[in-house]
Amino acid sequence: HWGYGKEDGPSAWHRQYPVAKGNRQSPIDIIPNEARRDSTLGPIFLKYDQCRSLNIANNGHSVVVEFDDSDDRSVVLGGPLDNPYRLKQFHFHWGGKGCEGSEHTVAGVGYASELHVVHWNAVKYKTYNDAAAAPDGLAVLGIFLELGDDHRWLHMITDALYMVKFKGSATDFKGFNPKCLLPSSLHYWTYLGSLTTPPLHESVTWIVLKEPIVVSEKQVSAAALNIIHKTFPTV
Ligand SMILES: CC(=O)NCCCCOc1ccc(NC(=O)Nc2ccc(S(N)(=O)=O)cc2)cc1
Ligand SMILES: [Zn+2]
Repeated sequence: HWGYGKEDGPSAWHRQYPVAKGNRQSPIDIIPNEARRDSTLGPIFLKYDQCRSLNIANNGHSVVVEFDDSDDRSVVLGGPLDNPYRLKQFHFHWGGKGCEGSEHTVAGVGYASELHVVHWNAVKYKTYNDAAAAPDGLAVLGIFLELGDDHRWLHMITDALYMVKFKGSATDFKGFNPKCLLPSSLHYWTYLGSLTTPPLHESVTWIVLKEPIVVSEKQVSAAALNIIHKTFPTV
């Protein structure tokens, strides 16, 4: 199986997932000075008020919060998107103790962590799996986490980590609205890319927010990270 070790890490993924050598692979280094301003792009809108979170799970690579995506109750629209994309799940890419966990970088600079909010094009595709394999199938919102003061809502996630210590475990996680994890500005960079981990499908319209959210070292603390590390020896 794939991981982040020497033998099973990103440089080896191409053996089982040849698309790793594709021409729209993510993550990338975003260079603001080279980013083109596209005047045809409007703002993005996040309609999460009716969202229904279901559970929080440990899939062996990250901790994922899944949503009820059986209707268009929660969607992202606008920006580069031609139609609404349905909220499916969100997850984090944590760092190790003190090392940068973000996947995207900005002018070569990494962040402590990165939150991905995954949405799929339910207008054009019948299932998430079909959308995840289509060039316009997914829209993932990327939000950087930088270290500073406590984030007033992140504790709801990190407190739940103890319930999903082991790979394959899941627990109920109702009533969580990802709106509380957004920064104040929705200004963004956007590009056509891919899933950042296997199966690496080139199906993602990336929308990376310029403004990071602030979380404390304690919150992404040794405890949380140990949980992640202890159960994900490959991270
Ligand atoms: C049409 C077709 O082929 N159908 C039969 C496919 C069956 C299985 O389909 C699938 C479809 C998708 C997956 N996994 C993911 O979506 N993972 C994922 C990885 C990285 C991110 S990130 N970090 O946000 O970029 C987000 C999601 C697994 C099986
Ligand atoms: Zn991700």
